[in-house]
Amino acid sequence: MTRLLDVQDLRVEFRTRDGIAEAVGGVSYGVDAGRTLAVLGESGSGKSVTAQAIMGILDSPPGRVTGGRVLFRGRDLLTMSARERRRIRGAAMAMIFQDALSALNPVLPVGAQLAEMYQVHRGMSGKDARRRAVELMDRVRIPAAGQRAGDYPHQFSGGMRQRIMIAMAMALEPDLIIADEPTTALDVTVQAQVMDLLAELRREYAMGLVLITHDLGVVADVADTIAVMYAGRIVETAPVRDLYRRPAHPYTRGLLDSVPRVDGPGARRNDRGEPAGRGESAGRGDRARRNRRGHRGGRLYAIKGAPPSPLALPSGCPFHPRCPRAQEICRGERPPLYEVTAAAASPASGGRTSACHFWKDELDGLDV
Ligand SMILES: Nc1ncnc2c1ncn2[C@@H]1O[C@H](COP(=O)(O)OP(=O)(O)OP(=O)(O)O)[C@@H](O)[C@H]1O
Repeated sequence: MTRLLDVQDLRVEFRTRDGIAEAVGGVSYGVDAGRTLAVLGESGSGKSVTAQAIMGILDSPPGRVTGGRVLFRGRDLLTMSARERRRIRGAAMAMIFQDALSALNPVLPVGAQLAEMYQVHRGMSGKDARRRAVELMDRVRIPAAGQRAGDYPHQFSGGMRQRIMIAMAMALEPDLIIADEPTTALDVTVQAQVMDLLAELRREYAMGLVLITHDLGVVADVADTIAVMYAGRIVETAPVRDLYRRPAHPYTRGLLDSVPRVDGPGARRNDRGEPAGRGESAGRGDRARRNRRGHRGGRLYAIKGAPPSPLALPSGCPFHPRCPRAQEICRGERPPLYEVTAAAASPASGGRTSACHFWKDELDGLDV
């Protein structure tokens, strides 16, 4: 079956005053219709740049795609004409950004912005387009949508604005939505509502969803598979439950251990052996509680050090300077993406992979 989105060995670099920054160093991931892929990683790991390259909105120059393929329904977006690509981007793919206030036009009422989508792309009359805009606002649960269509973006709360962004992205019923940190700027209760709305629309319209986030707490309930990024590369991909239960990369374990949990402040690093709560899908309330708990400040594990600069990536495995498991081979040899489980065993995710020389030890929870 042809995948909806199939990114293969994508490479992006930036020419900067200090040299060439390898922001994306060979990323492969994909998503099928009706499924959600969460792309997880710390700030600067290349999540957004990968998304921008997929959407064709890379800041270029200084950015440049230097290799790879971005297959959308089997066709490579990187080699098609600019016109064709724009057409696909307008109707079949849409993106939701973190900051709705700067993504929306500040001087146009939101109803008019939505209506414009229908007029420009569907050739609707002004009256029909305005009616559809209100229907859509209602669909994303903006209270009193008919009255609020005349309001400007700054007149809405952060959560409501993000719903309008979702409505903009949904207007043309795209096959694929890429949401880049859609809830980061919102408080936790509103975060959960917006995530639930996205998940509901994804199901209803059988869209593929790529959800970019640095927050493991928000993905457990909505994602089918997770791709973990570090220093411009994928370090692990897995179905969400498998990854929560038994990570196959020390970086993923570090991320999991730094998430506050319902049954205590995050698991300590050497807390091996299936701690309760991990891997179990938490409900909305649990998620909010978990996050609040973290803010109150139990002792949570934090991965030591900071991610490397893309201008000066470490030799071998880019994670080795921060990795508790690192050995000589990690300093000298960059690990390939090992196949942890073949695609046949896990067809929805395209298999499990890990870019760690010691993925078996990690998977088995062996002590360092
Ligand atoms: N316009 C640019 N010029 C130079 N470097 C850039 C530019 N845009 C991004 N980069 C670099 O590319 C790397 C990846 O950035 P990216 O924004 O994709 O990270 P991210 O994982 O999405 O993090 P965040 O969550 O903070 O957005 C970073 O090191 C960043 O400094």
